[in-house]
Amino acid sequence: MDDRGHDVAPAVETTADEIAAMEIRGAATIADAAAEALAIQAERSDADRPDAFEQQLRAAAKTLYETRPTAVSLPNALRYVLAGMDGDTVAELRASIVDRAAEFRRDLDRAQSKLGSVGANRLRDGDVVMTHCHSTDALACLEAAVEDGTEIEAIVKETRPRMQGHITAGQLREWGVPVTVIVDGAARRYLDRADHVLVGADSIAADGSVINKIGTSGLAVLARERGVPVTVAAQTIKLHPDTMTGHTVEIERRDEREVLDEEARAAITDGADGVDDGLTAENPAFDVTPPRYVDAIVTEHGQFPPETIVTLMRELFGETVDEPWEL
Ligand SMILES: O=C(COP(=O)(O)O)[C@H](O)[C@H](O)COP(=O)(O)O
Repeated sequence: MDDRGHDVAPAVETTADEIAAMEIRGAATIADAAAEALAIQAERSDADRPDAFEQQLRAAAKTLYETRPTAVSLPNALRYVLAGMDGDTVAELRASIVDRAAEFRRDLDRAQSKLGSVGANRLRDGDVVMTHCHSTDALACLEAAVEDGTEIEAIVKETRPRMQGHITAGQLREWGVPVTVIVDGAARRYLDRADHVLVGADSIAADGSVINKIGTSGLAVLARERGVPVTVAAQTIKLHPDTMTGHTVEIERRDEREVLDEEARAAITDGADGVDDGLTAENPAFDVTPPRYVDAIVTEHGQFPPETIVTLMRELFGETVDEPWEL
């Protein structure tokens, strides 16, 4: 039950909790889980009238939407699935949502593998690629390169505070790619050995700015200084339609304990049990990389200089501004 009394399936609440707690994380994976959750809501709905069914679906979408604010793939997924809700009876509405969610998830997979082949074309034998965080879109490019027989190596930034670099390292090792893990602060030193920086995106704004894990913008500036090209791998589900009308992208601020846990706080305050009003930590989860530091955005429709991405955005989204549950 949401706070307006609509029945939201417990499985939807669980997915929402898992997204908020980052057990489900990464923009594409979040979108996939949200579409699946809407299908589950449709399947399990006990609504006996079409209007009650529709209200439940919108309430479920809102519950999912309110989990994390930065990855636009989440509202884009919800909007896409809800836009397919069609029919005069509960049975018809249910079938339309289940089909639309399945179609969305299939397309997401296809887009990622298409994008992978486009990105792999940027890589040559012997190339060393520096990564930040864990992006399934970026990894799709590396996987396609490995499948093509291209010999690559990776320098993987560990990505404080949640260490998603370890997930990236694990995946690359599974594919046999030699990996060197570095602390985030070592990026500049290791850029001397890198031929590419390859990252994903949570959102891409109409001006070509890339919103991705905190640390991406600093890495991109350093890469420009070192003459290393920066590639952003991002399916078009990462394009943020609201930025076409001047909206900015909200940057999630997470719990300061991810940066400074109780133990570290107690050590700093030396026995004062961590209580010290003058000691704070800040934990923005994402940052904005201006388009001038990005060489190419690789999508399932090909690669684009960041400044031209708005054309693709208009083509795909028109002038979408409604919230997903207001459709
Ligand atoms: O910044 C992150 C993940 O942040 P978090 O771990 O906080 O969710 C990833 O680079 C993008 O979401 C793209 O991922 P993908 O390419 O898999 O969509």
